Amino acid sequence: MADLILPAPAKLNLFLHITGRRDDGYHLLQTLFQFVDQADELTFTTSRAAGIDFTCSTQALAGTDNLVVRAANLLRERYAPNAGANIHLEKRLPHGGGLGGGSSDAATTLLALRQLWQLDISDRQLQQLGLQLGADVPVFLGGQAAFAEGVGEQLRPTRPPTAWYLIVHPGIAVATADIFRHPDLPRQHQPLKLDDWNWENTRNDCELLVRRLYPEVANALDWLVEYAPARLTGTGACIFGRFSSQQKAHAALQQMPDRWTGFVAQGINESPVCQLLRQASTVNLTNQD
Ligand SMILES: C[C@@](CO)(OP(=O)(O)O)[C@H](O)COP(=O)(O)OP(=O)(O)OC[C@H]1O[C@@H](n2ccc(N)nc2=O)[C@H](O)[C@@H]1O
Ligand SMILES: Nc1ncnc2c1ncn2[C@@H]1O[C@H](COP(=O)(O)OP(=O)(O)O)[C@@H](O)[C@H]1O
Repeated sequence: MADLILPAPAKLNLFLHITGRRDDGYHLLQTLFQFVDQADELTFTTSRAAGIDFTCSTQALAGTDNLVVRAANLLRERYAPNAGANIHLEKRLPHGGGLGGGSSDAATTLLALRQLWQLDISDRQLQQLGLQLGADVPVFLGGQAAFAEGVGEQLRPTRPPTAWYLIVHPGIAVATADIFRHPDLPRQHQPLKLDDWNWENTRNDCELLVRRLYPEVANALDWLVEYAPARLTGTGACIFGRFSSQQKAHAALQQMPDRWTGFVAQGINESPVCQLLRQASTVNLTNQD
């Protein structure tokens, strides 16, 4: 029987400004992360045999380079060399689209295995491990919508409006590394006083370049903006429109051209993962009484 079944929610970058570049080539960002109520699902079962046995509903992601396996092995190497687990990933989010699904899967894995393997590791230590896997992992570990600076690791929780979103995948993949290394990417956005952010005084600094390099993203944005304020998330290729109600978002989805895929989701300011883990630990403690 499974020990734990947990979601791994998607994120949106409600805005994304590039304010500079570090000596190692990584870019300094100011961004606002909000989660949405659509998620992958992970099932964890501890095993007596040391090591990770991993399965995934999407065959292309079933290898050992999956961020789930990398997260689990990083935790084992550092803190629990003899521990073992069977993990299944039910992949529901589009991958490689700026929704952070892989980072979220990694964060859920670190949180779940810390609890199941009863490891005495602080949140801070877990954050440091997470950052080695990807710049988006820390916000998923923290579990709260947040402004992020640095490369995404300096987090300040905040509570942006929980709008409804129509998230559209224009059916092509954008390579994050290609965007960040492109000479035409703007890199000198004046730092914003984060509390002063609103939709109008922010943007996604990758958007103009991604529009130019990937015309289908431009087509999708030009279509969506007829229904709602719309923007790229991360480096794309997904875009999102911001709606005042679920009905309006669904009405736009009905009109979406067939060649794209889309779904409606609500913004949430707390990831469900931490709360579910607390509940699971209470149940376990009660069962041990
Ligand atoms: C842009 C953001 C915004 O949330 O989201 P996504 O589009 O990936 O969701 C993230 O910062 C993505 O961070 P992360 O997920 O770690 O990026 P990766 O795919 O590992 O990075 C690929 C490459 O992009 C460059 N890169 C990435 C992040 C960053 N702040 N500066 C960079 O220069 C690096 O060259 C890196 O090797
Ligand atoms: N569990 C995973 N889910 C999705 N992608 C993964 C996963 N593990 C590794 N990857 C790789 O990471 C890349 C980025 O995935 P994802 O986090 O979904 O997108 P993004 O970083 O654009 O938000 C994918 O193209 C895929 O090759």
